[in-house]
Amino acid sequence: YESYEAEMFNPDEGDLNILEEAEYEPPPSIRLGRDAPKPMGVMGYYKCKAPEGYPGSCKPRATCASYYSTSAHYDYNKPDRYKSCTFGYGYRGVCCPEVIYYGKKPQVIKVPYKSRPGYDSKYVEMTPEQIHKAVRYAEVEINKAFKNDKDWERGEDDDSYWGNGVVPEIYLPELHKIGWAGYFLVLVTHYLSKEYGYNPASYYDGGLQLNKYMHLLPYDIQEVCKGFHYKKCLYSKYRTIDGHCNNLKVPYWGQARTAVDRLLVPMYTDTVYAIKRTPDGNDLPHSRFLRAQVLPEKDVGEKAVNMLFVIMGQIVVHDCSHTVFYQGHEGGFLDCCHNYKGGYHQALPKCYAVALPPSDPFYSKHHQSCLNLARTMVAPNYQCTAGYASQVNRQTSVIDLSLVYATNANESEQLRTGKQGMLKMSKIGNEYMLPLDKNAECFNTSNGFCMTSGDLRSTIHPGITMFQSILNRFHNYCAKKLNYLNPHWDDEKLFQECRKINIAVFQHIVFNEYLPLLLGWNFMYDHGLLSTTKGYSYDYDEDTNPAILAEFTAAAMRCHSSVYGKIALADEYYNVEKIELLNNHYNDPSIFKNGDNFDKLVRGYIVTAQRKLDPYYDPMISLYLLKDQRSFGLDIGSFNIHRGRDYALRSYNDYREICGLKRAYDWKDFHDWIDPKDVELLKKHYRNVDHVELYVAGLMERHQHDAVVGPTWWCIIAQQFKNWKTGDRFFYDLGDQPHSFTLPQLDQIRHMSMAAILCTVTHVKHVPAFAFHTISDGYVSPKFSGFPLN
Ligand code: HEM
Repeated sequence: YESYEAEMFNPDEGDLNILEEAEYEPPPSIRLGRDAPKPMGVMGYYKCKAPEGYPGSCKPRATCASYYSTSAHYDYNKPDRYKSCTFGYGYRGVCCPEVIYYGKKPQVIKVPYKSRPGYDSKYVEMTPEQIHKAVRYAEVEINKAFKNDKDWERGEDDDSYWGNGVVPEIYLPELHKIGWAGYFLVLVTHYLSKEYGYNPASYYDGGLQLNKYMHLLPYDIQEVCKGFHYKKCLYSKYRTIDGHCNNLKVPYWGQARTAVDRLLVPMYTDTVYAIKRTPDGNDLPHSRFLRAQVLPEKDVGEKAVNMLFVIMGQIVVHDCSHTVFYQGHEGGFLDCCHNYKGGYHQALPKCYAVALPPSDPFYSKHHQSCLNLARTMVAPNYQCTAGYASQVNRQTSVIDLSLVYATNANESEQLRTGKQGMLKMSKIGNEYMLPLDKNAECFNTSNGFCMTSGDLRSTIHPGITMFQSILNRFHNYCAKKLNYLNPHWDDEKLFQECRKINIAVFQHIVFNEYLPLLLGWNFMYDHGLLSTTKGYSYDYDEDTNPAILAEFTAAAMRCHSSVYGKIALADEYYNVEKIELLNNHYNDPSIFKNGDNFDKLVRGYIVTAQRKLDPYYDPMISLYLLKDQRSFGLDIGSFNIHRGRDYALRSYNDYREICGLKRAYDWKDFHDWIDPKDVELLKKHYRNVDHVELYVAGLMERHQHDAVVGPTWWCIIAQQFKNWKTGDRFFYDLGDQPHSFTLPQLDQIRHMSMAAILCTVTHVKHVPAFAFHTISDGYVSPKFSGFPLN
């Protein structure tokens, strides 16, 4: 190898300093503590010394997004951070830090379960007679809770449906059964704990596994419990559609329609399922009041990343998490505001409506006293164990594009053409979009112009519809190419191969471009979260459950305050032609009726900066969320606070502790990461440092260097992605698996980027190499005018 390194990128000079290979020795601090790295290089690329002393190889800039796209490493105003070099036949590239598998890296959260706050899994033995009594109790109570909701059930055309669960969950019979069984076990546990002192948290250590007392359970519950256990995993090169058998030891880990996992034992008031209150049994601050006072509307821009980055985050969420909200017994919507008088006690056990105070600065003007919200449906945990309630996730929890391909065979079939491996799409003007389906979920204003996909939320706003169409297009692009190269392959083979490639490219973009911007490259490097740039990774761990974490989905990953409320349509020079208000485009994809708008939106999302992920919202999402023909909307902030209580997440202080921050005993102890003025606000609303909620304080934390989130969210989000990387047997850069890509195939996947996808499947001619980064002046075109953010 020849090795080159240039001090800084200067297009006019570009003289290169030769670095002797023998001289290179990475500083000890970046040896990851365990195995000393060997000198490296990638076939065809020259070795070089990357910034901060990392060993690297010289590559095209676009393939090194993981490092150079992060704000700390890619700053045109600080060119000394930018290491240029040449590769191939003299092309100019960047010195890209090499990531090679060095062995398993530490967990992000290092505190063992048994030392975590709230852990007490003392097991109290139950006799078959006691279990029998609890089952009898549950049989009576479940009918009261589940069937007694006729007065609250509404049809789709009823006004009250709006806001309740956002989209109809479409009560799949399977989901209905799971919800029924989940609630049944909650009732059994409640009885055992109240009458005989059973500890629901002993679920952590095995607890009372009711599948061992199957004969005592009603038939429909037995059916669900058996469903988890009698799955045989057949050898397959491809993922199953519902995600089962990803883990061969525990086949239901990561499977669709199973329970979420948790970092900490929940704080349900009754230890089983009752909505959380303060540890001393009092009400927590009023959600909407708290939201309006502590997390108000205000404009705060963010320099580093753009709105395409925000949409990407939402796409990852929609791929891995869709917790289901209760519906009525007959499958109608619940009107949880009906007969709700305000306060802790709800009109129905399935409900969690948000009361609006009469003094509300916004809703009082619209004469509203309640926002409709149902509780999240609970699922039985895997051994059908008597334990605290765990919410059900409709999606497969690993990153596998289930939002594109759906999570059950029937739905998946519906999305396919049945020919040449292709997915159905509609052609609108010159643009291929998600397939039109007038029965999909949209507001009436769309007049039946609605689209479908593997996820029910695909038209929630235009950014999601656009991104999902791009994912479908890439699948079909792949199918056409592979069909040409392998004319003997049938529909199924083409479909599965392209599904596999599409997922791999998506995972690559998530770990290579999205996550380094969210969490920071160095942090990812230290925790083994970066995907390898050479060779395979071998860090699959069959003891890691990739299930969605309650703390991730109900708090840390709810990046709603970063959503900007204006949508830009930009011309080919990235000049903003038109600005649309987000609130006019919820659940109505009519903006795509004009085919030209597709590319304009792609550029618009690139050119618009995200808002800072902080305690301030854009009113388009906080007051006008999912606005339909009314003059006001819902409030995502109040819902998020409410959801944290629905899931009974533990206090912010408890999560600080497991994330390695100092536990606060006094308000001043929060000053390490939260501004004193924000701490004062918390003090005004919460009576005790231990009452402060994860969602509220997490938003207030100053951001970690190199990241766009504060340390507590950083740690929860990173742990989730770590579980997704090491707990997914099909992770794209994993070696030694029967389905692993070959190394040349893997290198092709590594060449892909968000920009490459956009160039391949849209008509946009110029895309910044780092598509999630905000555009620096003059980068795209001299005519670039940017998008005004205050
Ligand atoms: C315009 C953009 C967005 C809209 C309209 C929107 C809307 C919603 C709504 C209505 C919910 C249900 C709230 C509840 O009742 O609990 C939700 C859940 C959620 N949102 Fe968003 N959201 C947006 C963007 C984002 C972004 C950018 C992220 C993260 C990057 C995000 C992450 C989540 C998560 C993690 C959940 C919980 C999902 C689940 O239950 O499984 N959202 N969103």
